[in-house]
Amino acid sequence: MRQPLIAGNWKMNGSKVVTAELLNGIKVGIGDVRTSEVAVCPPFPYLYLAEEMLSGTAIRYGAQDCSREEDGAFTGQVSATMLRDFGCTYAIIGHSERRLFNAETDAVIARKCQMVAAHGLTPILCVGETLEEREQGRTEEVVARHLGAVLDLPDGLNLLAKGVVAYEPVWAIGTGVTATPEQAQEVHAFLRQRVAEKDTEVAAKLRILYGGSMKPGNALELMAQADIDGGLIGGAALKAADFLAICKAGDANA
Ligand SMILES: O=C(CO)COP(=O)(O)O
Repeated sequence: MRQPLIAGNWKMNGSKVVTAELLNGIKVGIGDVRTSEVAVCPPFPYLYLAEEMLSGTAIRYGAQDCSREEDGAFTGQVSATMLRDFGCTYAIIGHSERRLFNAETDAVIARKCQMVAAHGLTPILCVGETLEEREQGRTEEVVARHLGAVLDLPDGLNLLAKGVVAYEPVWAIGTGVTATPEQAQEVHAFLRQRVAEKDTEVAAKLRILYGGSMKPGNALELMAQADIDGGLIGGAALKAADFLAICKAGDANA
């Protein structure tokens, strides 16, 4: 069975004080979470706080992006080696906000996945269609392209064997509109099938998270779907109680 993963993507929110409070709230409440793996992804400057406060706990942490370059003259970028240095387990790669606001292409995203995996980090590869693409009936085409950018690499299967995929329909992110469990399941099953066409074992083990307005009120039914193995949580991850409630919903479906 696949262990549920509940990961908080804190995006560009918080301060030293707020981040420490949130980390503490999750750390104190985590005792009630039995089965789900729990991870948080604060902004880069606060990774040191995650390292300070979460080391020695079962809570993992990661970054929201990573440079595709090893090191050198890349002003403003943060390398996989640096993320390792701060004890990160995960790096979210190819979030739709980075595709949109930072013009990240599939090729760049694929390279970033290779880079983080080469440094022992687990990439969380985000895929998902816009509302327009869904309305045009192009959902499968778009998510197949996003997934294919990694899956079709010479080392693609190996990367997915080590990685996590997150299906995040762009129209559901931060909008309060969640994909129905059936809509999400359909895409998750499609993604798993694409991997299974290359390797059934990798497909069976691959964790595919759902992201997009997941909250305590809908987490249980989303994660009850056969191919939904957890969540990548935005807004609801900024409140410890809500985030922990989603983690417990993951337990219930483990
Ligand atoms: O983008 C997301 C997680 O990466 C989802 O954000 P929301 O949960 O705020 O919709």
